[in-house]
Amino acid sequence: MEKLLIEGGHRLNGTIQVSGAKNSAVALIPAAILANSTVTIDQLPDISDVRHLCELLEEIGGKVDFTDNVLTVDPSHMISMPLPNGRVKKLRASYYIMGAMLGRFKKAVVGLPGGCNLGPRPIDQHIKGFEAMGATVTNEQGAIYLRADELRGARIYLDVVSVGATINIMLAAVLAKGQTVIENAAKEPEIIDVATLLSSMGARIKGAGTDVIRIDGVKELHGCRHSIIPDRIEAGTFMVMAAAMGEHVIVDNVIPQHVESLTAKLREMGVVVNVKDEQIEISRGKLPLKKVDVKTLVHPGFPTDLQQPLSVLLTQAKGSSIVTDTIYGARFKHVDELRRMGADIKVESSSAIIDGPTPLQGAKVKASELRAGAALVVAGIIANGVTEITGVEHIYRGYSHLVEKLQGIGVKIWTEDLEVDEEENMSIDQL
Ligand SMILES: CC(=O)N[C@H]1[C@@H](OP(=O)(O)OP(=O)(O)OC[C@H]2O[C@@H](n3ccc(=O)[nH]c3=O)[C@H](O)[C@@H]2O)O[C@H](CO)[C@@H](O)[C@@H]1O
Ligand SMILES: C=C(OP(=O)(O)O)C(=O)O
Repeated sequence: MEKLLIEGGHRLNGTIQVSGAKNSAVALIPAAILANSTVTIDQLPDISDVRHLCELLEEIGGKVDFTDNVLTVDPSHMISMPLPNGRVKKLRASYYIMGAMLGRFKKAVVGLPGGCNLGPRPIDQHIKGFEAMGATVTNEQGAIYLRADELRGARIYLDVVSVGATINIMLAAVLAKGQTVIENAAKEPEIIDVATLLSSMGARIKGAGTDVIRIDGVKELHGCRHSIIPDRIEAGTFMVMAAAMGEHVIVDNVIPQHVESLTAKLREMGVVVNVKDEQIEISRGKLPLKKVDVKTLVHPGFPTDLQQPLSVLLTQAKGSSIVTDTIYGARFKHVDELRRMGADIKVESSSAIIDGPTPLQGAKVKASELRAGAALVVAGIIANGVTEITGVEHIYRGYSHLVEKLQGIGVKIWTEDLEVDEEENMSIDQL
């Protein structure tokens, strides 16, 4: 196990490359279960969530190769093997194996997923969708058992707008008999990406990216080649770093429309943001940063996954900023660690009140989940002195080659092995 060390306070310059989107990748890979021949996905990020899903597909008999960011999956010999424990708990998106297996085999046993601990993360809307299509779903000792004699299209209104439920229902519906309509569907770009892959496999899907998606079931899906969209959350994290310390940073391989809500907030703060076709250029500017209020919302609103990194930048803005998370009201695990570094932040209900500007000091801190970890990296880049971050396995779930990428724009970042007592602390935390 290793830790990250960052010597902060250095200005950043250069170009940083964005990888393929984690939240697309983790749905595209299970979608391959539905094909009858090889699916190839280009530009997948080299992150632990992707590697765990590849291993899960191998467990059920898939022939999988992941080399140089290209994944090939031959699903022809897969079987509906139960996956009650183990790797399914290492990531959130293992829940997509439920929809894909149910679609192909009409049965599945999959353990309840893991992923970031952001407070309660129910999957009742996924289950409601599967049941509406004729599946029987039971929860037995932490594993979900799904079975259907036949999956039939249904009209499903989501009570909460859910990315996971929208995609999972699409996965189950593409091979179902008849038409499925998902109302109040989520509209995130990753949903369009998954619909694009499924359509290339022969599925009939209309309306992905709007709040009503119509899926006409087909008898069979075939293999195809697909190129994933860039990761808007990774891009946004780099934009925040550049806004904090950038002289002239180019974030490359971005779909600018996907990060519009962040671009708008950075401009409001006084950051210079220049949007090109596939790149975003950022400089900190000479004037002090201005405070802004932020409320996370479903897409195209401000994404919850960027709330924590942006909060760190707000510690450097003049005045009192309020960040409210309407998606995950308890997503503030980064705050205690930021306080150790000198930040002035109070949490009240589902809001963080951030007073600035405050100088940040390097400290020993721990990442408790993925974006809390990303926030600490942003803090380390700003802080005076050296910041040591443990819990890096959370960060590696979503950021590929982070150290090399950040070194490329001038961040003084490196890894060291954990010392024995740090290893012991980490293992106690995992009990
Ligand atoms: C792998 C993946 O893509 N993860 C993303 C996905 O998570 P995930 O798909 O888990 O998040 P959802 O969009 O489903 O959750 C949105 C809200 O709906 C609630 N809810 C969700 C499902 C359900 O059945 N019942 C229910 O009440 C959740 O608790 C949450 O408050 O979208 C989140 C919201 O943009 C992001 O933070 C995650 O990065
Ligand atoms: C919450 C996140 O991931 P997951 O849903 O995979 O836990 C995230 O990507 O910020």
